[in-house]
Amino acid sequence: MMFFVGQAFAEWLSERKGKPPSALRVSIGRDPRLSSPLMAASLAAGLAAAGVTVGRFGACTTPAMFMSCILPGHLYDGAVMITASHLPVNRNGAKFCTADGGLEKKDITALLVRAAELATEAGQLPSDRFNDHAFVITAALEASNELVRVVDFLPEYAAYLRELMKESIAHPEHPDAPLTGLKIVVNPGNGGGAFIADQVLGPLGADVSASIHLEPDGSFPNHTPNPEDKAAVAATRQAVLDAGADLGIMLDTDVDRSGVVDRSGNGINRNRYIALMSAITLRENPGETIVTDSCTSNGLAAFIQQLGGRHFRYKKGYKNIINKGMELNAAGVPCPLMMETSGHGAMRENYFLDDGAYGALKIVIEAVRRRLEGRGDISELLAELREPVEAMEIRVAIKARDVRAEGERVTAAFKDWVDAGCGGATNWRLEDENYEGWRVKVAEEGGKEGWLLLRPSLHDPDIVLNVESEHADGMRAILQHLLEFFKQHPEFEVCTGKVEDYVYVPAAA
Ligand SMILES: O=P(O)(O)OC[C@H]1O[C@H](O)[C@H](O)[C@@H](O)[C@@H]1O
Repeated sequence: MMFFVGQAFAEWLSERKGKPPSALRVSIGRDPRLSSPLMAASLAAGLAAAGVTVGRFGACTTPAMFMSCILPGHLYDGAVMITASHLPVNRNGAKFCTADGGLEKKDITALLVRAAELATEAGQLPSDRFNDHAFVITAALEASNELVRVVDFLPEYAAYLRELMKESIAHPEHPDAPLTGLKIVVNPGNGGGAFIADQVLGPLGADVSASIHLEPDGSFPNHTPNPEDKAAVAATRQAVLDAGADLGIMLDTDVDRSGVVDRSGNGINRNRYIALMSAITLRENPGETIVTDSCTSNGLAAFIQQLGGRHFRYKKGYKNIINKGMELNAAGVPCPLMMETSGHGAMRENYFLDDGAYGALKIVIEAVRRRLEGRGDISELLAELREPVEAMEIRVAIKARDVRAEGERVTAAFKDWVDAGCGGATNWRLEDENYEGWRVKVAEEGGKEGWLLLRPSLHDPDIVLNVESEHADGMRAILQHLLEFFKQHPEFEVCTGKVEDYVYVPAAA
């Protein structure tokens, strides 16, 4: 199928850029998953068969692929990253972008529909992988060497990041090695991010010798490369503490998500990471708006306000928040940072690019800055952040045939239940602004506040429930009461277990 996706992308790009395929250049990179090289080869063959010149980058990252459309000397018309990001090894996919950013959902849908048509025209079932491989081999043999070139792009991208760091830090004593004296643990989780240690931080003077899981290994033998993953945080924390490092950096497979660990081993991901990035960004852009996803904490909203900023709690999905941030900026509401609890973050100053590496490097810059000013650890910036005592996410499979419709039905019924008085819970009140699903504020003892959000998953056949409480055992009370709603709706097959059956995820990472 990737072969035809390549052909369909050639057509799409040709129309978008107003150039014939023979005048187009597309770069392809991949993550270390076992299926990635074959998918990349298949895509390259499809593009080349359409007459497009292809730059094969080998192991790369998603932000780097975007930069291949931006950096002078490259300026590819389009770029594709073969990756399933933080998802398990048996899943894979492709992320497409141009210099304008990632493709929109409607464009990707059109591309897939066209690829299926092309496959059918060629006498293949779109799902027939074996035939696809035969096509790839045939097409690869037929493709002119002129069209598919191997390009070693990562060193150039790393050089670009090093220059950015040097410029931003402008170290008074050693401008070319501004990270001298800093010990940083990088944990790319055997994904594609090791170059941050070897090619960016190390050459700038940092001691990165205690870094872990650097070798790309698509079976992810240590833990899922995902800064939200508890095992990833635990491994990074251990490495930071063992080495007495100043900072730990966690990256996902394709480096568009990140998180950090402070000097004392505290994991800074999810709300804390957004808070840390907000503190830095709002100092540089006072009073501006930070866009986040829908399941950020009450404490984060209060923290952003305390910093003099404005918080726009929008939807899940990094593309959703980036588009909202761009829209706000265009409408005259300055918005420098769009960030998800997943660790995806985009900044206006960085092409609105969903870029985990850039976020982590901003934290490194902040650490150097604080050191130069004789201040303490970066975590001091979070001193005023109010944290939930308990937090969890439950994902319940929707068993209906039409998953989308059922998801909408459940959330609509939930809204009706809330409007009808939440089954008598006088301390439950619908959040003023809701952009997806329904979020309810729960007044807790002592002026504290919990909340819950019920929404259909963006991509999975699940209903997602997030709950936070500022009280010990408050979450259990919220869940017990929510069960009343599901008991009233036995027709929903989404929630079959007891509260006790669900996994408990404590708030502290
Ligand atoms: O709706 P969910 O199932 O929670 O998935 C939402 C997530 O989907 C993908 O992983 C996107 O990359 C994330 O930006 C988004 O947060």
